[in-house]
Amino acid sequence: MAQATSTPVTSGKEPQVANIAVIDYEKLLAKNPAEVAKLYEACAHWGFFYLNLEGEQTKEYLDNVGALFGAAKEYFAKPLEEKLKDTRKEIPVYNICGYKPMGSLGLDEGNMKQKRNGSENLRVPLDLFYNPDAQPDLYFPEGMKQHEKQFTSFIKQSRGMAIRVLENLSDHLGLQGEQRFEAYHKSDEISTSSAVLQHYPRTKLPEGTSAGHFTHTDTGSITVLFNTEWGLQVFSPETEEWEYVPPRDNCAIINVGDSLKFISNFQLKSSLHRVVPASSHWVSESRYATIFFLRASNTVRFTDTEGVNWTGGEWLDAKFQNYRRAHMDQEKNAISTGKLGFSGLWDGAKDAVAA
Ligand SMILES: O=C(O)CCC(=O)C(=O)O
Ligand SMILES: [Fe+2]
Repeated sequence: MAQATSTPVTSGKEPQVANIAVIDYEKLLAKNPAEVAKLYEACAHWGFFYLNLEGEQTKEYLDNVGALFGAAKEYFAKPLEEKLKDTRKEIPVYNICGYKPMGSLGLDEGNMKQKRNGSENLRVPLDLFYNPDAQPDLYFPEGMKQHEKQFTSFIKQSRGMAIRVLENLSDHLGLQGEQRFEAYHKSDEISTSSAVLQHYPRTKLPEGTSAGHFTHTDTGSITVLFNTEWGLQVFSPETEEWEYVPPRDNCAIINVGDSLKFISNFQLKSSLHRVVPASSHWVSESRYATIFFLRASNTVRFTDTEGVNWTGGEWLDAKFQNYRRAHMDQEKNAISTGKLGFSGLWDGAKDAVAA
């Protein structure tokens, strides 16, 4: 492994922070009309918001998220050979199951020109708990076995939270029966929903790798995200500039993904985002993210930005395959970023001046 090629960029000027809403989860549970309207506005405009989880009901959940950050720290500190035992590249469930290395071993392009992705991650699919018999290939990663209970509880509770968000959006739009958003995400239907622990080293990356995460819109419907440091940027629908979404105490960062954008006939936004090492607020050697992706059932059908019709399962495959293509080839379609001809690469030198 080569030594660090990237160092964090610091400057005296405060970086731009995205002006996204803070939505109160207890008020959503109570179906407070003003809060539900605020939720809809946030999803229709930014596709990103903070979900405030302060309160007795969610205390245990937040403690469990904290425990998973501890588990991530332990797991990713293991030698690469050890972690690779949790990788089964040869089977299709590789996309949602097990360990994914970074750099050239990890397949994905990065957030800079001709660089590979700078995060390693560990994935656990929801169907391991909801539909295990239908997919015998799924497995819980051996190296994370001692934290299986925490994972299970994170997946089940995050799913519940994401479904509550969908229910409130459906109510706001007056959707009925099978048209309601939650009907596209039934727990007994197979999907690629999964939990992911991400690790982003700031330095000492493999050669040809850029720190952070490539520019993308999320594949699924609702993402429930927690992270430990600044680095996440969203492409502002107001200014068309990259703005930071910093972590916020006791809050999840929630964003709308592609399948919900498509299912909602483009009323809801799947915002473009990436992770970059530019902010002086990313200070530790390692940044972590604990994430749950709620994705539409594999058989659900929808039409993308370019008018192509997909099933939920096909869309994930197309998207993940596209991330592996050279940036100039990714720009030939709108699959990765939702924008034809735009891969939203980070230009470290330019952004250092602007930050
Ligand atoms: O690490 C983060 O803050 C965001 C990660 C992300 O966007 C993803 O894994 O889809
Ligand atoms: Fe994402």
